[in-house]
Amino acid sequence: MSETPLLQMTDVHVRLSGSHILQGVDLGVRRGGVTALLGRNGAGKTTTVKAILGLVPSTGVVEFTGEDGRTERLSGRRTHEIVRRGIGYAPEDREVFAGLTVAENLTLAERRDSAHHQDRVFELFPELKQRSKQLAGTLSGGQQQMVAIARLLLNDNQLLLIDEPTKGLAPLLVAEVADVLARAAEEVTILLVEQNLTVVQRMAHDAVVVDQGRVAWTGSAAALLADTERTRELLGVASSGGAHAVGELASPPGTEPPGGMRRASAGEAGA
Ligand SMILES: Nc1ncnc2c1ncn2[C@@H]1O[C@H](COP(=O)(O)OP(=O)(O)OP(=O)(O)O)[C@@H](O)[C@H]1O
Repeated sequence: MSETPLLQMTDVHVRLSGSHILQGVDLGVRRGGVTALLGRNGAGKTTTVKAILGLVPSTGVVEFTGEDGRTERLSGRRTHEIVRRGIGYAPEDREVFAGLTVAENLTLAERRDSAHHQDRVFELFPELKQRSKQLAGTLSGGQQQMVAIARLLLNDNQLLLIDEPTKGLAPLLVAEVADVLARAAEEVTILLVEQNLTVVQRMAHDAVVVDQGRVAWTGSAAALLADTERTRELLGVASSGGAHAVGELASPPGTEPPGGMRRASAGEAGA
């Protein structure tokens, strides 16, 4: 694994509608596996992802060091140029085309400047091959998320930015999406915004916690999740075993969250 991070953000600020949303974000995403981007509701996670993609105006530096070893500044570039560098984005609301079939959704996602890996995608997600003629709008939430992630793997991407893929899904579907993410993570580096700490525990090797527009903590995901006090302090969350979402359990500072969070071992959370 290379020492240079795949993605590096330095002193990134975002101001929107007169509010100072990101206040000097510094973070690195190392090559390979999953880095989790965590934080309470409204902390600035989605804005961080959008700043990487040039979807919101920002100041500061975002650098990307691709497989070719070339470090390029993404800040100041237009979104289509950033995406072309090999960065895929699955937004929070999935945005599959409900009236199109699975196969049509995939075809539509093929970037002209990239090789296409339809066979590999169907190998990773045989369910999609079986359902290739089904309208995407009739798929379950978990299957729609699978389409959203498969679209990103279709092209030659080096980094996937995936925003809350398990949001609003029933526990069984959360597990399904976690499987999909695990398969995707074998292919490509993922920066994952995720409120469900069980999913984080399963997939992420690194974690970055954003709080009030700044990075409040960065390090091993396993170490963070093993530190009940710190997790409570940073995320306002506690859990007692199954799947838990930061958002669901988030409590205002100073209030006692329910239960005690399950401790993760380094092995459990390894990518
Ligand atoms: N276009 C905008 N104009 C003004 N404020 C905004 C805008 N977009 C986001 N914000 C504010 O910026 C803050 C960070 O929002 P962001 O969506 O990045 O948080 P988040 O950590 O992803 O939250 P969640 O977990 O709830 O999705 C919030 O207080 C939000 O209300």
